[in-house]
Amino acid sequence: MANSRFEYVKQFETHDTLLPQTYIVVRIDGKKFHEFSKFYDFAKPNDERALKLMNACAKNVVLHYKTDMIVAFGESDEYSFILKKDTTLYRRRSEKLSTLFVSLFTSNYVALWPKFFPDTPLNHKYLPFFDSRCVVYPNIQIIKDYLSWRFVDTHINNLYNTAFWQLIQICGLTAQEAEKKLMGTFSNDKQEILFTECGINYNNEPEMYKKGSLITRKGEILHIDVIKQINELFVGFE
Ligand SMILES: Nc1nc2c(ncn2[C@@H]2O[C@H](COP(=O)(O)OP(=O)(O)OP(=O)(O)O)[C@@H](O)[C@H]2O)c(=O)[nH]1
Ligand SMILES: [Mg+2]
Repeated sequence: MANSRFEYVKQFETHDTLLPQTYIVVRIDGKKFHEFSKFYDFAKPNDERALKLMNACAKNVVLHYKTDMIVAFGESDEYSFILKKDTTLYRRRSEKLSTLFVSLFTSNYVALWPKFFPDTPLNHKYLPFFDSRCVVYPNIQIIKDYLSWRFVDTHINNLYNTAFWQLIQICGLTAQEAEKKLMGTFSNDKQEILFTECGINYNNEPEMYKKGSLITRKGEILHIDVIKQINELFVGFE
């Protein structure tokens, strides 16, 4: 590019390079998916088509960046991509990583939508968009705890949402009544309420709903107990 007297403006650009030798997580999250899921009439609390669409998009992101990836994990409208600590992808520039991951994910979401929602075209007034951030974690224990945190969050949210919606859909409670019934309950209580009041054994709920989705760098989509397998998942990446 020819030099011009305007070129000095480049000095105002800053680059945020992430710390070397730290695990990078790129986490994306659907913007206003509460509204988005209502507009497209997602099943409550889990819409199998929507979750499988998220998984398909994430799988394509994982495969695109497989040499830099350890594993990805997703639930609801979010996905976390965990990169190797020695990755030099985009010279570890935070903005590059976060914008490229989220735009690749979003373009996949739009492109693959008709495959998962063949009878519901996307409406230009309600298009999917996602936020994204990069966070670095300094050691193997903390990155394992990060993944465990997302896994436990999946379990807690799903148990609550399943109990809440079944009390409404099966027992005919109002949202307020369901909320009151679940207030202050522990995990066991919720499972008991689901069993005795709704006739549902939580253990028999689909694995994808209970455990979230984990994608290996080879692109396999698994629904496993992340906490039990946390050490195996990071073998070779310490
Ligand atoms: N019915 C239904 N809703 C879902 C499903 N997956 C995600 N959602 C919706 O997406 C929301 C995701 O939570 P948040 O990310 O906290 O909510 P949000 O509306 O996206 O808000 P922001 O991320 O802050 O923009 C849930 O609260 C649900 O309303 C699904 O499978 N079925
Ligand atoms: Mg969201």
